[in-house]
Amino acid sequence: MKAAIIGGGVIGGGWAARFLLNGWDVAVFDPDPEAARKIGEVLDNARRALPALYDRALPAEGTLRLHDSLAPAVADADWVQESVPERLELKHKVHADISRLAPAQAVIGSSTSGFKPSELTAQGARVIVAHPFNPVYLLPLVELVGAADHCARAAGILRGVGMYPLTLRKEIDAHIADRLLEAVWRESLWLVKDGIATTAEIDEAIRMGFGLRWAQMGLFETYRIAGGEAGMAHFMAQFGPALEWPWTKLMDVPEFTPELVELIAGQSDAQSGHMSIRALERLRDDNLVGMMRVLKKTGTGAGGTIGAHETTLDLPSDDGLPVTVHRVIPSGWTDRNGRMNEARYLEIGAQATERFMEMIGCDAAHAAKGGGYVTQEDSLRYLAELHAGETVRVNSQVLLAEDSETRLFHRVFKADGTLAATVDTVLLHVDMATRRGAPPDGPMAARLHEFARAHAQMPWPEGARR
Ligand SMILES: NC(=O)C1=CN([C@@H]2O[C@H](COP(=O)(O)OP(=O)(O)OC[C@H]3O[C@@H](n4cnc5c(N)ncnc54)[C@H](O)[C@@H]3O)[C@@H](O)[C@H]2O)C=CC1
Ligand SMILES: C[N+](C)(C)CC(=O)CC(=O)[O-]
Repeated sequence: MKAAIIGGGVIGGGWAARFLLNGWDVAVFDPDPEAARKIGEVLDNARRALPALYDRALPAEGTLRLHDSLAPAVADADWVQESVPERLELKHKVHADISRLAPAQAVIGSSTSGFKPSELTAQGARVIVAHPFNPVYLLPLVELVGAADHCARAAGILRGVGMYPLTLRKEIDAHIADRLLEAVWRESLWLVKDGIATTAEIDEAIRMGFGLRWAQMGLFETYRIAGGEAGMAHFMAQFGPALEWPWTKLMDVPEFTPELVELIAGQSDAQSGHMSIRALERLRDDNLVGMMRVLKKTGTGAGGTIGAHETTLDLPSDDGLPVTVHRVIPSGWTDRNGRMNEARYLEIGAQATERFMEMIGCDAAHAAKGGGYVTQEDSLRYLAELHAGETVRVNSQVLLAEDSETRLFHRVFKADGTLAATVDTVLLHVDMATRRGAPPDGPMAARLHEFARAHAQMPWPEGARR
């Protein structure tokens, strides 16, 4: 699959990274002589962040090509994404060219933050709004607006690269999310202009409180809880009158004077000027990855999207042994010397055990029936250093499956085939009601013994105790 990215700035660079890291080939056209450097820097950040969201490796990265005109970039493209500056006459010109040169069946999306599809297509272009959020390689949301069949095709493709398409029921200036952001932005400009708060104080007001809530429950679910046991109706009765009070200025926009720009930019420099934009991006990405990984555990919000995408990522196969882990080491897993922390070796072993259990059918349904495995012993050998960004693969051999006891031997390999660790795990199948050992039975036992019989033909692994 090929994506053509027209305009490779902040957003185009993010789109390029999103498609590339999901295995697509990417062609970029941007007349800026600095475009290759800028996209390279965005890609470096994306490579350390996006794979860290997943406990399975993403597909092998596609190829990136930069072109010096639009025609070769869009040739044979399955998706064309325009991300040129937010000026309608420029978008019209670029979309006239794209509509003429791109394949008829290609999805054509515009990253526009605010123009409606009817404005973009006014001169006959074939384009829908596909509005993403920065950083495009990490945040799942894409607002889709425009022709229903075009949006439906776009939605399927976006899900395939781990994104969350939200198709608008009707077009409106600035879609959904930017209308909300614009309201907060306007109020914030007033608060700074009127000397009520600094940029740093406003950021604290967001990130110490409601910003944390919004990532997991949004606005309406959060306020439903705020209504107490009586829920939303009570919340509205209590806070409805505030709509009449002078709580917002909204349509009353502060004049965009050079003084206001200087005031805001000066306070922003004082707040964050000690860090480069790229370093701020890395801090933002690490925090986003951490938060989204937590949300993945409960399947909430963006975590649900990532979890669903993860199940579509295939595990490779190994000669005769099941591959139980295939993943990239996240940057948060390393110590101050940049090596993977010792506890994470065990975590990889535990992930391998977990996956093996899923393979034999020891899953949530089995737990609901009162059965499950507990680990009795782990023997871990550290054989090679592992570093952030490396891909590891684990295969698992059944050494024993007798009565209630099962023994698994996990080999952790680096991408070049070097053995990095082995984890020898002894497990006991228990009846959760009695908390005592109880042999597995039924189809689960059959699958386990099938593995055990096949693996018994293989050599005893070096390093495994007899
Ligand atoms: N920056 C943001 O937070 C977000 C921006 N957007 C939207 O994405 C679009 C792009 O915005 P940014 O990436 O922020 O702007 P940007 O200024 O970072 O990048 C725009 C790029 O387009 C290139 N360009 C200019 N004319 C071109 C042409 N004729 N053909 C190809 N490339 C051309 C420029 O050289 C530049 O690299 C806008 O429509 C904006 O509203 C959407 C979501 C978030
Ligand atoms: C400020 N902005 C209008 C360009 C913001 C967006 O369009 C989305 C985002 O990433 O915040």
